[in-house]
Amino acid sequence: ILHDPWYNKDTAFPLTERDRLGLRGLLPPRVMSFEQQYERFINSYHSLEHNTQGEPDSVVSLAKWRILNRLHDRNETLYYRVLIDNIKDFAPIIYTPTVGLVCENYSGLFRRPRGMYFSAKDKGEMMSMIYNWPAEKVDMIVVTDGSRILGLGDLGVQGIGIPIGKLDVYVAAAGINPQKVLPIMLDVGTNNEELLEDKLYLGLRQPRLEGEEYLAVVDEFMEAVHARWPKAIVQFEDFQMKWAFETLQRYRSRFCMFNDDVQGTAGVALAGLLGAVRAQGRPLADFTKQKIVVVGAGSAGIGVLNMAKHAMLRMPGTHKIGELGEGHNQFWVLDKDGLITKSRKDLDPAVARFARGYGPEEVEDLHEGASLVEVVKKVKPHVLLGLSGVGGIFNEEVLKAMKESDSPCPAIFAMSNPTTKAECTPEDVFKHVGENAVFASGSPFSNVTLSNGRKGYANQANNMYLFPGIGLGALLSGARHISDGMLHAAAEW
Ligand SMILES: NC(=O)C1=CN([C@@H]2O[C@H](COP(=O)(O)OP(=O)(O)OC[C@H]3O[C@@H](n4cnc5c(N)ncnc54)[C@H](O)[C@@H]3O)[C@@H](O)[C@H]2O)C=CC1
Ligand SMILES: CC(=O)C(=O)O
Ligand SMILES: [Mg+2]
Repeated sequence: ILHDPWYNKDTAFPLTERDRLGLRGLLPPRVMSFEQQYERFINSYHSLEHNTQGEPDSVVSLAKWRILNRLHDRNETLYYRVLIDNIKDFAPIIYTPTVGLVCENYSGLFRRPRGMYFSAKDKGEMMSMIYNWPAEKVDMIVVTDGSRILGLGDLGVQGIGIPIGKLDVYVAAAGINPQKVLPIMLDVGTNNEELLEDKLYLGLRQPRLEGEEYLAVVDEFMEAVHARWPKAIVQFEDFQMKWAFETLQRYRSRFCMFNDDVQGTAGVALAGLLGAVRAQGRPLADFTKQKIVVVGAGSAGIGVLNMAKHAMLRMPGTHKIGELGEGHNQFWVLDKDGLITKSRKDLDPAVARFARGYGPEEVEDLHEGASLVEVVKKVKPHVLLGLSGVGGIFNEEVLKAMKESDSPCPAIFAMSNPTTKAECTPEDVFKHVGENAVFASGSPFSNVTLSNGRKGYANQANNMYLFPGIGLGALLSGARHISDGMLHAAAEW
């Protein structure tokens, strides 16, 4: 019991329990209260902060993650209490940005396993393996294949840090029972050469499975989960784009599942886009007139575009769906090759819906592959939204061009994670776009003091503000499926 973080109370076991559980003599004699344990931990945390002053940020963050992780491994009740009470301070440690650093260094940091690992070598075994998990009941699962961890690329098995961090947020923010959550890594190999050559790498040292072989592993995993816990909600997280969309289509009508990067991000971004309309003092129905430049046409960018387009079609004043028509395109989408137009070769159908036509109805004189700065200068968008995974891509020139936006409060959403991948910083935005700008980022930044002494808000636009509610809502309502309507409702309310 002393070594089981679910049940361990450390020095807080009262004498009666020490006797009943055969623990007498296994602990120092003084019985401490939970509050005293809490205080002891917080004091240690503050001493660590004091002792690491002046050290590089990465060293300090990893030290903070280690002290929290050790508590997680020792005493979950205390861990979640400190997390819930201090979520604002600890979210950047257990979640983005530090979780990114943890994933990058996971094989070296590994001490104890957490969650489950299903690998390509476990084919045919998963139905029995799922019963190795000690909890009788599981409500919430977060699964990754490690193929696109934040904006850090393919981190293979090391991506397990993400499901762990996401489920910590479920417990802290939505009150999900920590004994009923399960982080899962599907290790189908990695294409990250550095990891394949790393002797300490803890995952399969083979290239990623592709095609039917890949899907066979995910199918078997989903069947196994469903067989043991038919009502568990499965959140797909940080799958590379092609598998994010394919698995969502494949499983969404059979299982209670959603893809957080595609759907959760879209819900949070839509909430921000609607907020940006309000910030301009305009009625929400004017959302249909907003010009929105989206940089990044991956799983997250396309998810946002789909939901934003659907929201425009449903806006009050747009009396029936379809009134605005498929041709109504308020979006300019760029990927690594610049502006996407209909003349782009081999365009993914999911992206093609948003490609600019540049027929007679389009006024700005832009061409296929136009650069971001050209697009911003010509379009004068109300919103510039980044989901590119490219740090600093909203450079000074781009931000200065946003000054000419048609909005009195141009909105800049630098949503890529972790911090190093953010498209820009709030300082850059308030300096180059103006102090009337609205800023939000995927990873947390500090507020900025503006020239008039007022606060320039560094808001956070991260799916962490949405997925805990979706999971909790689906759980409490006993929903069999997670519909787009639920995500819309979460964004709009
Ligand atoms: N704030 C939030 O809640 C969320 C943030 N994200 C972040 O969004 C980023 C992208 O995620 P995914 O869409 O899943 O990745 P992805 O790999 O599917 O897509 C990335 C997209 O960015 C484009 N891109 C790459 N370089 C570019 C450049 N120089 N200029 C313009 N576009 C460029 C690619 O062509 C691709 O379309 C990641 O950094 C991730 O952390 C993702 C989900 C949620
Ligand atoms: C926040 C998140 O889900 C991501 O960056 O992938
Ligand atoms: Mg994600």
